[in-house]
Amino acid sequence: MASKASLRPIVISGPSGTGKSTLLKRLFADYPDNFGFSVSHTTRKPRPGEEDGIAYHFVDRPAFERLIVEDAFLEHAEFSGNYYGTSIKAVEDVGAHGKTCILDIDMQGVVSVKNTPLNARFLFLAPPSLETLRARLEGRGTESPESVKKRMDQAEKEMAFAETGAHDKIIVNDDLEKAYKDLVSFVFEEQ
Ligand SMILES: Nc1ncnc2c1ncn2[C@@H]1O[C@H](COP(=O)(O)OP(=O)(O)OP(=O)(O)O)[C@@H](O)[C@H]1O
Repeated sequence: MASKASLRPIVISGPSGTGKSTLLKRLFADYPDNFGFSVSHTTRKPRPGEEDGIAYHFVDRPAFERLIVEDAFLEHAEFSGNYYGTSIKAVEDVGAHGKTCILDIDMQGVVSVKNTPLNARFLFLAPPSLETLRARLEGRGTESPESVKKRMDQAEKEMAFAETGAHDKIIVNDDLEKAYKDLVSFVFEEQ
């Protein structure tokens, strides 16, 4: 196994419930020095113990809105009255610290990363079938029936998007060990 991961950011996408968090958790545990997540911006107030620049970049609304106007964000959204966003610079900073930035984002995020100079590599994690995906979402025990339905509808769109060839690699997460092995090969692959 090569010891040095490429410093090009890696975008991992795929339907909710395909296993992205499961696989990434294992990757970060096995290779803690090689990979990092970007630090997001937020307008919510820090909770006790949350350090600026580590948990989040904490900014006020005018500052966040200025960054929106400057096109600084790959993606941003408002949840319960607060803005959250991932800036291009936050992704570059991970690389500047010698780690490969991993972005776990949806298809809109994939499109927006493609429109930046980040020169990312794109991985799509697919479920073996939509039936299996539904079973995993239900089995995870975190989703209401409405939420499962919403995620399944979105999953069909994500799968159709993957068929357009937008990604460098598609891994089917059927057998977890096999999918993990494929993930490790992809992330350490020479460019
Ligand atoms: N290969 C696999 N075989 C069986 N079950 C799996 C496999 N991979 C993941 N799972 C299970 O499927 C469920 C969904 O996985 P996970 O939460 O990692 O998905 P996710 O893609 O990160 O979803 P989200 O985008 O909603 O965060 C979890 O309960 C996980 O344990």
